[in-house]
Order: sequence, then C-alpha cells, then structure tokens
Amino acid sequence: MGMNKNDGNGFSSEPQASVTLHLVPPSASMATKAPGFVVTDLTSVFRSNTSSNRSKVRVSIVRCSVQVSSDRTATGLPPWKQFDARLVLEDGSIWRAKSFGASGTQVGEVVFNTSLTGYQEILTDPSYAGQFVLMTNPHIGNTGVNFDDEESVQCFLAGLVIRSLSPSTSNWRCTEALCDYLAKRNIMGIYDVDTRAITRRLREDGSLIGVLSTDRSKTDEELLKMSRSWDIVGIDLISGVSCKSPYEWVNTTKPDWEFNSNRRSEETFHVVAYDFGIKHNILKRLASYGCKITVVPSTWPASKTLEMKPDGLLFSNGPGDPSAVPYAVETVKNLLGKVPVFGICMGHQLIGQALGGKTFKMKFGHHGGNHPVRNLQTGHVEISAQNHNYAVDPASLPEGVEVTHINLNDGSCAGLAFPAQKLMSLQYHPEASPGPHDSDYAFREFVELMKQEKKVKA
Ligand SMILES: NC(=O)CC[C@H](N)C(=O)O
Repeated sequence: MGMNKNDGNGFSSEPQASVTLHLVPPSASMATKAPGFVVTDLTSVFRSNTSSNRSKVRVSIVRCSVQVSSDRTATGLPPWKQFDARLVLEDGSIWRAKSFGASGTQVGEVVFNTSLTGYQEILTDPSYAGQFVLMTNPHIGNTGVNFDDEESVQCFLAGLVIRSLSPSTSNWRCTEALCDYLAKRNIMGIYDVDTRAITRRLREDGSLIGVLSTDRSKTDEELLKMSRSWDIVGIDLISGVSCKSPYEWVNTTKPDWEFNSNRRSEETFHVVAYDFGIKHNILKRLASYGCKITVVPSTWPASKTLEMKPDGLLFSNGPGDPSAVPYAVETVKNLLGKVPVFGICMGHQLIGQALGGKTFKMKFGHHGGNHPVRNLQTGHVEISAQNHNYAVDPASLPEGVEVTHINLNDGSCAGLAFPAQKLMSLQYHPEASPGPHDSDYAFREFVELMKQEKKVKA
C-alpha cells in the first residue's frame, strides 16, 4: 500500500501477511441502493490493532471517498429517493425542483444563508424553526454529516433549498449521507433550483413566505393560498424548541478542536442558561471557559433562577419574533441588574425589549458566516457568524445603554453593554458553528464580568 516506515502516522513498511479492510460508506442505504463503491482516497488508512505478531495487522479505513458506481449513474438516477417538487412563494412565483429527504407539503419563511460550509450546524440550529434555509453555496452534501457537528438534538427548520446535492461524500468524520440524514429527520430538501435567482428576489423584495410540496394532487393556486395565509411574525416559536426541564451541561469543546486553551478561568462560575433554542456550541464554549452550567426552559421563572444563586445568566439564541414572547421579556426584565448577564441573538433582542427598547424585522436579515462587525470598544473588525431576521433599534434604548458593536454591511446594532446593569449582549454568534472564531473573546469577557461582580460582593 506504499506506506513508508515510521511515516509519522503509525504506518510501517514491514511485510504484512494479512490485512482486513473495513470500508465505511456514507450510509448503509446508499450502499444497498448503489452497489459497487469506488474507493478513491486511502490517505487516512491507519492501523487500529497491532498484535505482537507483526505479520497480522488489521487496518481500518476511517476516511474514504465513496462514489456512486457507474452502473448506478448510468441509469441517470441519484442515490436518494427523489420526487418532482415545487416551491411556491407568496409573490406568486413558482420554482420547480427535485426533492430529497422527506416528502410532503410544508410552509415556512425562505431565508438565504451565505456560509460556504457548515450545513449540518445550520440544519440543527433551532433558530431556523419555521424557516426554509436556502444555501447560496451551490454545492452541498459533499462532506456528509457526522456525530460531532450537531447544534441541537433535532432539525427544527422547515426545509433546505440548494442548487446541487453531491452524489458522493468525502470526509474523514462522515457517518451518513445528507439525503439519508434529512429523510430520517423528516425534513424536506429540494435541489436543481436556481438558488441565485431566488436569493436576488429575496434581496430585492425581502424574506418571503413559501410552500414546499412534492404533492402532485395540490394545485399551484392551493399552494399559493397556503403561503399567503401563514405568517411567521407574531408566533411563539421558542416554546417548540426549548427544553422541558432543567439539566446540567458539562461537555467542553473537544481538545482537538480547542483553539483557545489558555483562556480557562481558574475559578468556576455557575451560569444559568435560558434555553430559547440554545446551540450546543454556546454551552461548550462556556464550559471550556470554566463555567458550570444549568440549562433551564424558556418559561423558567426568574424567582427560581435567583434561588439557584447563579454567578451569571446566559440568554440564548432562539427562533422567531422577539415580540411574540412577552413572557420571556418579562423574565429577562425581572433578572436584569441582579446578576451579570450575556445575551446572544434572541437573548440580545429580549434584553433590548426588557430595557424598554424596540425590535424590528429586517428586510432579509443576516444569515451566514462572513458578516463584518466593528467592535467599537477596540476598533477591531471581526468576521462573524450571523443568523437573525430581527434587530434592536438602538435609538429606542434608554440612556446608559451603549452600542458596542455594529454590523459593517448595513450599520445595524450588533452588540450592547449596560455597565450599570452588568450586561453585555451580541446580535450575532460568538460561538460560530459554523463560522469564524474571531468573536470567541466575548465568552472571556462574560467570565470577567462575573469575576468583577464576585469581587464586589466578597
Ligand atoms: N439566532 C437567533 O437567535 C435568531 C433571533 C431571532 N429569532 C431572529 O430571527 O432575529
């Protein structure tokens, strides 16, 4: 197999009498539907079991590229169940496509995401509940999905809209093909649709409600009517994604992926995290910075939180309209000023409202991993991960509240601080997932805020 002696990967060029290869296709069903895989990449063959008898070495292939055999592709069929699909937008436009994943009829708001990679984190971000995510990157699915990149326990989004779905997967962490993953989670995906044209329309006209359907019995007019009789504004989407009872979170970022290992606080701070649809990486980053975390449901009363005597509070990201969840605003209001708080995205918007400010719906929002933000306190520009359709109007906020960050694409408010109330918040995602890590320092600043408060109280 052309391995060099001691090449640094544990490979040896010594004679090997017996080698067992375990091929790992992206999914079992793909293997049965498309027999005859062609292994195209053996770069990561490694020795998993060395016995004292060096002539018997078992080898597992953990990374392999799998391509659908020419037999299968010759038939012109892709390795997933596919139906004709329609996306009917409320403006009357009809987009014909092919489906993968689940089938049926689903209504939602269409938003476009400009991330080049990280579709699994996007699919599992609970903040997309009620929305169809259209990826502007035309080629999706080529890295499959894996065990580690889940941002929640489920896919809450309404569906996925892409230009082209890769028929093969190639990634060393891949455990399943995207088509099978979505089918199991009952999420509809469509491809073979002009995502660029839809994006331009959304940029011109703003986010649009649409209906995605594989149901031939439904007329275009019926689907159009459905899209025009539903609205995402004013709906409490948080209650469908929040946990039902409190739990402890202990997982840190895995050592292999930890890029900020010197930043762990020597003290441990107890953080109560309100789950409005919390992404796992927010919890992992807090844990990596040395926090002990209790996650509580969105309806958890402020009084019970204060009984837990936390050092700090995290108000998480979450789906939908912040004006549709007055109970959450009330909870935030009852907690502000009592302990240091950090709000992220929906959490930031709820803080804005709790302070007496207003939120408004943006034309098409910010969704992607490439949004430039200026930190007004340091002057630094961060490239950030964003996913929101609403924003806080800074002019509506009371005196003493500082705008700390602005989005450089449109000048909108991207961060707030209110030192008198030990408060900081960001409209975007310092935990990234997917996206750049430029804003990770925000977790350190939150720890500093809790540290200062502890000192004052001591
Ligand atoms: N990621 C989030 O928390 C989203 C916030 C809010 N639901 C919005 O769309 O603006």
